[in-house]
Amino acid sequence: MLQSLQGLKNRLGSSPHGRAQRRRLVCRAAAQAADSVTDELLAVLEAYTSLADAARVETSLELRRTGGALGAGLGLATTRPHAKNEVLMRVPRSAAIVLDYDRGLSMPPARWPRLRGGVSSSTDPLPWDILIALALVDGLAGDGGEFWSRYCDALLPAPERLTLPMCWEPQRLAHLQHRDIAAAAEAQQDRLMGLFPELMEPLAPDVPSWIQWAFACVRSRAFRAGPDAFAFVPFLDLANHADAPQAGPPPGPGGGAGAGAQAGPSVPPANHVANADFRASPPSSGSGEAAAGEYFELYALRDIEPGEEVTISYAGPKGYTNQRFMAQYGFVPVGGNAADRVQLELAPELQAAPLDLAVLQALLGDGLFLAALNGSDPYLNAALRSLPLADGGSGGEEGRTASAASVRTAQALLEQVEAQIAAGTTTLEADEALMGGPQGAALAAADPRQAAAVSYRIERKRLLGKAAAVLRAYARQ
Ligand SMILES: C[S@@+](CC[C@H](N)C(=O)[O-])C[C@H]1O[C@@H](n2cnc3c(N)ncnc32)[C@H](O)[C@@H]1O
Repeated sequence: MLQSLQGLKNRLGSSPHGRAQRRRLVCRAAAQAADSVTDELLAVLEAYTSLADAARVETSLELRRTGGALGAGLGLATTRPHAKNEVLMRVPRSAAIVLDYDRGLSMPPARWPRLRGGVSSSTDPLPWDILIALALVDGLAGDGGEFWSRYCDALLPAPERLTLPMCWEPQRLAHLQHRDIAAAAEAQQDRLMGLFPELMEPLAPDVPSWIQWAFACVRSRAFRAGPDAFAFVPFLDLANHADAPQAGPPPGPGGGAGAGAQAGPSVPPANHVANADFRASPPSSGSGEAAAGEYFELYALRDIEPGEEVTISYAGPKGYTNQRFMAQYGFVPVGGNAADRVQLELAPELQAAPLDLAVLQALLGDGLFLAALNGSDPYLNAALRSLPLADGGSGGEEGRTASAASVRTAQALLEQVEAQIAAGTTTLEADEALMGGPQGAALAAADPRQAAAVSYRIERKRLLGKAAAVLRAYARQ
């Protein structure tokens, strides 16, 4: 069914785009030299323009490199003002790889041997994300037509820059300093090895295999395109993430253990809030020749100024934990994530004796408590939502005392949090020094995987630290 990796490598080696890909792999040091980075960026920008033309994409958005210590790589930006609800980009469905369980498979005409083989020959049906990953391997190998060959080569990330842990070897996974996320990544690798041993050969030491590359691209760039449909839509996959706009003011913590279920995420600054979303358009909403078809559209959620980055929310209003962000997208929101959680084992006796919210309010003081409620301290917000809490109902008046049982709960949870902190092999301060200032930006540019791992553990340590401080104060009651 699937061609051997050697066959695939041969094909990659024989195509000009494959050669470009391989050159990126083997000449990493050279590629980091300023002029070759500029050349590479220019080639990427040229590919964006010419491929968008070839695919009859309607857009005035430009592709640009995003900045900052945790630069998101490439991203889309406006070149003129846009009004709320205006379509920012319209990609014909015919250019995308769409797996619709009602309407069938649709992709540009080409052989797509691995995708077709995956659809037809498996005894157990393969899930959509694996099938689309096979399509990307086809695309890269030149078996999905010229457009997808160039798109995979020029506009998808190179394997050695992928920051999803499922693409990392054990030594790199150890840098996350979190056993659970490393174990989940290894489980993912085992699954791929079980399905496609011939595609799992690493491309070089410390570089993932083609199927890891393809699957990571699907996980981080494909999306649900209907009730039972999934799509890899070129160009739309270039939109970066920002928090979902909130419909109203966020509710505060409270409501006992698992209060996260009702949690409203924190209020991020306006520039960290998504200004766009995507949708599958009804037929005939395009203009001109393109009107005959169906589209995937990116549209504005608010008025957007020229030069603003166009972002969508990957996580929706409820948000994702940092573990999920990292596993699925290879980054974590920097500066706190109210939807993150400390992993705690809540034995029945701990659930039966939750922490008293009013006591916590008195311990924290009104200022900090408000910061947790309104999300201006997302770490504190997330820490509180991770704890079993009960609203005693009498407010945070001075002198309220905690029950002995709830103090025992705090002590037991504190032990768990301290054990997680102790499992870290570097200090928060040392990690922050690595990522601070221009040094952090340089690390992100030179070694995005290391920067992503350090950011993950910084955010986790900050949250654990906040949870420990709260529990310590409570346990002293
Ligand atoms: C859908 S792609 C977006 C385009 C991508 N930035 C690129 O260079 O091709 C998703 C990937 O972009 C990066 N990304 C998106 N939003 C980000 C953010 N807010 N912070 C850091 N990285 C982000 C992550 O690497 C993620 O896996």
